Amino acid sequence: MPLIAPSILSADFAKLGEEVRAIDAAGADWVHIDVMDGHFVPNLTIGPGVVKALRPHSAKPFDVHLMISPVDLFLDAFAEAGADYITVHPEAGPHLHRTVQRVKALGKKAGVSLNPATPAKMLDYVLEDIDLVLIMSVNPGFGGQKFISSQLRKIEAVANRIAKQNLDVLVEVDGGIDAETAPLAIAAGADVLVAGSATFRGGPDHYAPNIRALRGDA
Ligand SMILES: O=C(CO)[C@H](O)[C@H](O)COP(=O)(O)O
Ligand SMILES: [Fe+2]
Repeated sequence: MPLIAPSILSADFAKLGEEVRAIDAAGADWVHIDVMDGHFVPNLTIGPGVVKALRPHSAKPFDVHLMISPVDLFLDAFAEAGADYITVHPEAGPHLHRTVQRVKALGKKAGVSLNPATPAKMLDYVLEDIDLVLIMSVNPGFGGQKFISSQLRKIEAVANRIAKQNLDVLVEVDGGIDAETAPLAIAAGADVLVAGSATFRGGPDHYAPNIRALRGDA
């Protein structure tokens, strides 16, 4: 059974605390928080202050996806704000290994995210040191985009490699996940599914059935 991590990018930003409590009550496993800087990606979202303000609203893991560069400047702030997983892109700093070490030193789970055109090879010398690989199935920056099916091969390759090396690393897939694409990502080896628009569509009464549909038990 996959874990479901709703992306609050599709929540009502005027009532984020309420939205986090609603997805928690609706059965979300994690809370996915997309942090964008208008530089690494062409959009701006939220910073560590908002993560800190949301922390009391749920005890579920906060899965913080950093789409900011240079990323190293903000690792401590997101750790202090209450992130559980901190995920970075290899292109967001000069020394990926050092960044991962810093996240671990802060006592947090470390993730590395691969953009659609970024090869799985980027994981070669960090896979043993991380807790999560986040495979982007859209180009980062916006919710509501179409799933890029070429990423299924990457999900499969990364999942197989993790199994072969017997590593304790989760495979998370992010972008364009809905009731139709979720089974494809799961079949390819995804452990965690991020879903923004497919979770929040229809309003609060629909969050629980939407999450069940993503799990395949609607
Ligand atoms: O990282 C992201 C975008 O950069 C989001 O997590 C992702 O797009 C989720 O939105 P949706 O499920 O609507 O595609
Ligand atoms: Fe994300």
